[in-house]
Parts: sequence; C-alpha cells; structure tokens
Amino acid sequence: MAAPMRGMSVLRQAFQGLVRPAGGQVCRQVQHRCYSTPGHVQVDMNSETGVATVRLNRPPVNSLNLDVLTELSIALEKLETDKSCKAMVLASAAPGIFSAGLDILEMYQSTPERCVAFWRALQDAWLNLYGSRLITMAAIEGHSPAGGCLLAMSCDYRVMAEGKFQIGLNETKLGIVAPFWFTDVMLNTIGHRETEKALQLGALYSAQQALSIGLVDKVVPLAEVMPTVEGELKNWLQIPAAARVITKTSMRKAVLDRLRSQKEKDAQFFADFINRDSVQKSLGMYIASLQKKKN
Ligand SMILES: CCCCCCCCCCC/C=C/C(=O)SCCNC(=O)CCNC(=O)[C@H](O)C(C)(C)COP(=O)(O)OP(=O)(O)OC[C@H]1O[C@@H](n2cnc3c(N)ncnc32)[C@H](O)[C@@H]1OP(=O)(O)O
Repeated sequence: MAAPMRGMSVLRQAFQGLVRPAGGQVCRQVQHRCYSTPGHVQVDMNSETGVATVRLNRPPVNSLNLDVLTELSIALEKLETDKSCKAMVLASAAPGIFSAGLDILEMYQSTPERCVAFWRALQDAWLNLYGSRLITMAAIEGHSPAGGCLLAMSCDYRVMAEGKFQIGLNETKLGIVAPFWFTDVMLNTIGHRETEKALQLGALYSAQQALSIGLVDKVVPLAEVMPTVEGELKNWLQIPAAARVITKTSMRKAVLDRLRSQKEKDAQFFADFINRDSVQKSLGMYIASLQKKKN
C-alpha cells in the first residue's frame, strides 16, 4: 500500500484504491488514471467523476522554474482536450507549501534568452489555466506567495488551510513589480482598492485575512482542505457546463486577450527589466535574506 497522502485519511485512500505497483509509483485502480508521475507535475485523473488532481511536485517549495511551468502547461493542455475531464484541482505534493512562486534563480544572473524562454512558459501556463473551460479549484495546503498566489487566483475557487500559511503578491518586497496580468487577475479577484494596497505593500496575508478580503473563498483545517474542495466541486458540477463555460469565458476574455495581444513584447520587457543592475541587486539581497533565515 502506498504511504498515506497528506490531508487524506488512510480509509479514504483505501476506498479509492491507491496501490503501489511494481514500478514504485503511486497509481490508482479502476477509475483512476495517472497521466504523469516522474516529473514535477503529477496528474491523477478520476475517470468516474471527471475530476483531475494536478499536484505540483518540486520539493522543497514548488518554486516554478522553466521545467515546472512547461510541464504544467502541457498537463493543462492535455486535460483541456480530454472530453471526459470536467474539473481540475490544483494542489501540491510538497508538505506545507502550495508554491513559493517563480523560481528566483531563473531571474537572477540568468541570460536574456533563458529569461525570455522562462517568461513564455509562465505566460502559456497562465493562459491555459485562467482560460480553461474546466472548473478549476485551488487546494491551498501551504504558503502561496507571488506566482503561487497567481496560480491560486487563476482558479475558479480557492480553499486554504488555516494556520501559519501566507498568500499574496509580494513582488515589491523583492524589488520587482507584478506584471500587468498578475495585477488584472488580482483586480478581478479582490477589487481595485484592496489590490492597490496589496500590490504596493507586497502584502502577504494569513488565511483568515485572505478570506476577509475575498482572496480565498474558504478557510478550513489542513486535513479538511481536500474534502472541502471535493464537496464544493459537487455544487459546481451540477451547473450545465456550456452555460458555465460561456459565463467564465466572457468574464475573463478581456484580461486573457490583453496578454495574448502582446506576449512577445511582455517577454522582452520582462527580460530587460529583470536584467537591470538595480533589480539584480535587489534579487541578490532577497536571496541572501532567504538563506540567512536558516543560519
Ligand atoms: C513596470 C512593470 C514591470 C514588470 C516587469 C516584470 C517584473 C518581474 C515580475 C516577476 C514576478 C515574480 C513573481 C514571483 O513569484 S517571485 C518569487 C517570490 N517568492 C517569494 O518571495 C517566496 C520566497 N520564499 C519564502 O518566503 C519561503 O521559502 C517560504 C515561506 C515559501 C517557505 O519557507 P520554508 O521555511 O518552508 O522554506 P525555506 O525558506 O527554508 O526555503 C527552502 C529552500 O527553497 C529556497 N526558495 C524558497 N523560495 C524560493 C523561490 N521562490 N525560488 C527559488 N528558491 C526558493 C530557499 O532559498 C531555500 O533554499 P536553500 O535550502 O538552498 O537555502
């Protein structure tokens, strides 16, 4: 039997038929299909319910580098074209963390070519997620700063674990600026006034604070995050899909089109901005502060 997964009772896993086959990877019998397990993005498709669980799996903190973003994009594309898939839960395989956001090392002392490739991968992953026809829910079982917050906000519904975890767009604290499409998503989520404050301050919120400004939809104990998502999904799955998809698309189209129409310019702008001496200096100091935390 596979080791119990966080936030999921042994009984529930036994019921769902979790087994560890000869290859050593966790797979599910009968109604579950694992799209991918060896990389940084695990996809577990339940063909009976039409719900896929996509878990970021890049310990220790699921920082989003070029590989992770490319894998996430491909996974989302596959699910989008899978007619049996109705919903997707975005979660983490790393304890205590949803995602630490973009991999800062992709932005520090990198080449302009790599920066552009990295940014394109982020753009594609986000366009696939925010523009998805699927019901998308974020199971936030840990910290979710910056790019992690973007991924969560890009889902249709967010359930966060109570306790010490934080979520927010903290870019200004790193001496960088949230791109316009990060801002657009936050505006659509919590409104203009809260976004202005949140972005200028680079605010990181506790789960309760996030709930109070509408950044997340529900806060529950850690072990209840997945069951709560599953319960909420039942409501969403009852809505006629075509009507829901048209509604979602019409509400998100302007923001998606804004990036689609200037992807290359945005990628070039990112590479130029990030390679400024002042920005590199700020990032260097931030990396040092993360490392100092340990000593
Ligand atoms: C005019 C407009 C112009 C716009 C142009 C564009 C500008 C650029 C826009 C870029 C947008 C950026 C988005 C981002 O996502 S930036 C990333 C921001 N992320 C963070 O600030 C999170 C930092 N991490 C933490 O706070 C903590 O790690 C965390 C709370 C998440 C977890 O804490 P914990 O104690 O559990 O873990 P550690 O801190 O010990 O970390 C473990 C190791 O992981 C390394 N680490 C952490 N986060 C990252 C990261 N994001 N990238 C890379 N590496 C990371 C950390 O250093 C530890 O490493 P070591 O074990 O080697 O020390």
